[in-house]
Amino acid sequence: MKVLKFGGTSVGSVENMTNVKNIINDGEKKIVVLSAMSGTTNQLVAIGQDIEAGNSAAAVEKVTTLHETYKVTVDNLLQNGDLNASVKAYVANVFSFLESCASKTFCVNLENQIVAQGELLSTYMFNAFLNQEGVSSTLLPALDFMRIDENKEPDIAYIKENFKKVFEATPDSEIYITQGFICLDTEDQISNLQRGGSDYTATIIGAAFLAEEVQIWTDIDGMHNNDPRHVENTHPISNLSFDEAAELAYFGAKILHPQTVTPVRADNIPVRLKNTMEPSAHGTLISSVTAGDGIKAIAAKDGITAIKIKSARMLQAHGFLKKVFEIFETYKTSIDMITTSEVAVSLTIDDDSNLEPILAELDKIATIEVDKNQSIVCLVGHEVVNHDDTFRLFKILQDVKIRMISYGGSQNNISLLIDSKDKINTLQKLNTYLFELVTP
Ligand SMILES: Nc1ncnc2c1ncn2[C@@H]1O[C@H](COP(=O)(O)OP(=O)(O)O)[C@@H](O)[C@H]1O
Ligand SMILES: N[C@@H](CC(=O)OP(=O)(O)O)C(=O)O
Repeated sequence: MKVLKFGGTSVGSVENMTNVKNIINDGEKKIVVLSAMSGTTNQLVAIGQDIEAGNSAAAVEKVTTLHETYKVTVDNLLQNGDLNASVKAYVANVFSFLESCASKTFCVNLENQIVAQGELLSTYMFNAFLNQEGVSSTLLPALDFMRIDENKEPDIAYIKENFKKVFEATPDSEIYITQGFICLDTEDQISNLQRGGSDYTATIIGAAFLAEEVQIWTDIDGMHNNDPRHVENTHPISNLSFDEAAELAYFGAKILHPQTVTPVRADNIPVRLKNTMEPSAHGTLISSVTAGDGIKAIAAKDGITAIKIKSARMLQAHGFLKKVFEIFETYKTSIDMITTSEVAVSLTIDDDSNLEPILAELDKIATIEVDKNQSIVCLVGHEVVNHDDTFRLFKILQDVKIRMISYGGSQNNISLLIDSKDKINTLQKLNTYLFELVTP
């Protein structure tokens, strides 16, 4: 059995929901994971922000506007009178809950309940649509089986056991619809797998019952060799290894949640990226097979903070780096890139929520310089470090100021740290030097 995940755009309009219905209605039993309709999660996050800022009038206004768009969608989607009425009643219930949130005190639990409504809405509506179209489907509530542990990692044993229970309770269905992104935490409160987390839901479920394949259906024909939002002349990559896909996802290729391949790689479950609007396109197959050496793709991750730690104590001394790493460990902050010289070490973090106490500790042992608004540009491909054409990368030095380079840490990844304002220019130049010019 396969797991098919459809993202926000794929369920973002009646036309696209019809495409999804046609893709899944092939007589095979399958699990279908849905995201919220595109734009909804952003609106729900904005409603939470209004509540946090104490602006309940603005929150109510956003709730009302969003409700209006849902009423129109339900009318366009469901012509069957009974289904239309029952779905409208469900939708009205969700929006009256959201309105009631506007006058509550903000807390993370409240925010999580608010953002969870997007997936609850899309799955309820889509399941009713399938029923209207005569397709046999069952809604499996993700909150009955999807749970994260105290480290916010999926609780695989719990998920396996509970997924089996809910799945086996309705053995005769052909299509099982469930919500991506949302889950419970250890206190049984609603939580989520972070933005873009529906991809992760799909591979967690795929791993839970050893699916034959996980398919991620989106609005583009697979993983491209560069960010198509910023660079012209990108092209889809037909095959990626788990390692290559994991690096690209972690370093910012938005098409995949950073953790997408983690649950499935050990069991060698392939992940196929497909285009809902063009189902016949090959897309990208992510598997244990490595196809070819050299640079395959470039991705960029924003919101990086660089910290330079300079100390004469480093000179011919040992143990300094240990002290530095312990400080980051204490504040549960992971380090992405690192470069060293005899008297200084530069490193990057993508989570600066504990930056102040980290800097206060570092300040006791060294002189510190901090640069915010940095981006990591990451070049990925099997044996990229050893490939003959990789030298072309260094032509970039004539165009952009590079703050750090990580080369050789892994055979499959070269990372550059640049100021975020140079990101688009860097991605474009790298595209030209690495993929477009035949001779350097
Ligand atoms: N390297 C890349 N390859 C393909 N798409 C990319 C890449 N980098 C960024 N994207 C963007 O990712 C988008 C798809 O991801 P996302 O918006 O999360 O889709 P969905 O809503 O279907 O989950 C594409 O429309 C594209 O603009
Ligand atoms: N709706 C969530 C989860 C998700 O995965 O969305 P999408 O598949 O549209 O990226 C979000 O917007 O983050």
